[in-house]
Amino acid sequence: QTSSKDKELDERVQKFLDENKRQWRSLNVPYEDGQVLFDLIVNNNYKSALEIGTSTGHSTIWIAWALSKTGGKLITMEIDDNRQKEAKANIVKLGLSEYVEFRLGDAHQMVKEVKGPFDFVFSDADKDWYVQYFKDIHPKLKRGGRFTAHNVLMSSSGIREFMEYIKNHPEYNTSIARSSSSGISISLKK
Ligand SMILES: C[S@@+](CC[C@H](N)C(=O)[O-])C[C@H]1O[C@@H](n2cnc3c(N)ncnc32)[C@H](O)[C@@H]1O
Repeated sequence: QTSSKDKELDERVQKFLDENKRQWRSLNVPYEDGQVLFDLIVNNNYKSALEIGTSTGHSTIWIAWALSKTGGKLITMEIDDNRQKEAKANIVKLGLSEYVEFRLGDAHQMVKEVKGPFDFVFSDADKDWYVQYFKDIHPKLKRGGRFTAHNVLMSSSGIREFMEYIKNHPEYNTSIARSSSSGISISLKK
């Protein structure tokens, strides 16, 4: 049953996402990709999420909104202070703060140190490090959880190496969502 508080939150977030659909300028995911992340979390009732690469928070909003429905929590990591400030302001304005913990610093180190377990991970920072992020997360990802990564249709050596690695990993089933031309890999841990 949806309370009037939940309804208000839904209306506020949906309005913000719709109005700002074409306004994101800091390497943010397209709207359609945010929707994919939202659906994965809600449909699978995921509750412990990690995002690598917050930027100004477009995907963070989608993930946090989904977690407001499952009663979960997101840790999101960003190296750029100004982008993180903007992301924080967006999350506060939308009333999603209780679902997000922001971490500022180099994710190369923070991902190694973060305490799991997670059931949903979204990787969207430096592409050359995608394989290493995955290797560091793998032991902290629950079975039935999903590791997702953005821009996998992009042609770069880091992406190629990551896709080769994950497609051949015996413990994961990987598909690609083509909601936008960027592509999101979705790897289910068996
Ligand atoms: C593609 S953007 C993320 C977009 C964001 N997911 C969204 O949809 O709004 C990638 C972000 O990763 C950050 N980044 C790059 N390397 C990083 C690192 N080593 N540690 C933490 N953040 C990093 C960049 O500063 C940038 O803001």
